[in-house]
Amino acid sequence: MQNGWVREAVTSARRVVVKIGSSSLTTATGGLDTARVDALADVLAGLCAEGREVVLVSSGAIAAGLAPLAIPRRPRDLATQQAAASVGQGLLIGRYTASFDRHGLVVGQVLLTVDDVTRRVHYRNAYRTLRKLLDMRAVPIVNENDTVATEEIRFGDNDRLAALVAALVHADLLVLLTDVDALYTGDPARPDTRKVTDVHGEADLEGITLGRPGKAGVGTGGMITKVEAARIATGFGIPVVLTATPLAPAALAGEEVGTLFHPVAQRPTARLFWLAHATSPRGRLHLDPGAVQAVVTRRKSLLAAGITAVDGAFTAGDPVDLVDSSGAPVARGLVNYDAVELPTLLGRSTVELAAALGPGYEREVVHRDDLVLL
Ligand SMILES: Nc1ncnc2c1ncn2[C@@H]1O[C@H](COP(=O)(O)OP(=O)(O)O)[C@@H](O)[C@H]1O
Ligand SMILES: N[C@@H](CCC(=O)OP(=O)(O)O)C(=O)O
Repeated sequence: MQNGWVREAVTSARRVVVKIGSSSLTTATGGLDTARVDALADVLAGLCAEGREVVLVSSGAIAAGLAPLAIPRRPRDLATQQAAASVGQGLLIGRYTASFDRHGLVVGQVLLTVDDVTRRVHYRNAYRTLRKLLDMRAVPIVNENDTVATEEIRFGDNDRLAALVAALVHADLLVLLTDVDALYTGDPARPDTRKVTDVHGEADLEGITLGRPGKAGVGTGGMITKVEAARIATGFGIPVVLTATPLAPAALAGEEVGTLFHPVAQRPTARLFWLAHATSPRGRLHLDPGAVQAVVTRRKSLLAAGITAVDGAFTAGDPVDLVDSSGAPVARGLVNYDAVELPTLLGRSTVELAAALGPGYEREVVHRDDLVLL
């Protein structure tokens, strides 16, 4: 794909999802940095004034809650993080409300869980709310609903959430704002690293060391989750710009600042791409070799006859991994049964099941249209 075309897509992007990390919103001593929130609001208000629609995905709830609760550093345990997020989220939105109000803009708080962006019915609801806010010229401010998320079902960082929100609202561009101006070939604190201006695909990421979160100690994912977010968004055909807040206007004006991740030319079916990248498996189905062959080579639906064991506490409609006899995942799919229903069905043919249990049990365990190979 030509650089010029993608730069043009960046400058003309109408709907933009902007993600900002905790490290860019807090002071060195902890607590919200009002000046930085104001600076971000100024940049985003500028985009709105150009006629662009902006969805902000903002981290910072946990970091903002630390000082009021006299917690000296970012806690590791989930319960304390959730308590901090509960205190901090209100402060964060309060600050945004005041900052955007300086530009006559109204903000709307949208707290999402993993389910809201991965389950079809839920993400339609989330889309409707976001769409409505944009129609009413409000700026949606999205964060993970930290207080109800559990350790297993949680993004933790907001980078991947932002990529999924970008896909959800059919954004033209995703902007990842952090405390470094671009992706570097290694930890930017080291002297021997170089700036990476363009990433066209996996080959451009070879040899790059993706390190831990920065010195502020309030971020979570570091560059690993940002690159993963860029992979998800570009896989949906959405270009991604990674840079620091002060450079955002220049980046959106088409200047060569930050790192531009180019969208992949060949777009996979959105729904299957979603299944492979956006979902976390809620369980595992162990397949016998015949079933692996049927699913992987012959692209057939998975039937109960080919399943030898089941792990996990999923319900019908959940994503599950299909694993071979060594435990390696070969595919992911949306399962048609609850975990508790499956043990009595295993190894039995659909004809036998329909005769014994009724016609409702004739259905596949995972339909081939709901399957993606890993
Ligand atoms: N290859 C790399 N290029 C750029 N930054 C990197 C790289 N590896 C690690 N980092 C670190 O990632 C940090 C940003 O991640 P993080 O602290 O999680 O930010 P945020 O709070 O914005 O999500 C940077 O401050 C930088 O120190
Ligand atoms: N939802 C959390 C996000 C946690 C976090 O630190 O994310 P990030 O700064 O994007 O790496 C919060 O608001 O604190």
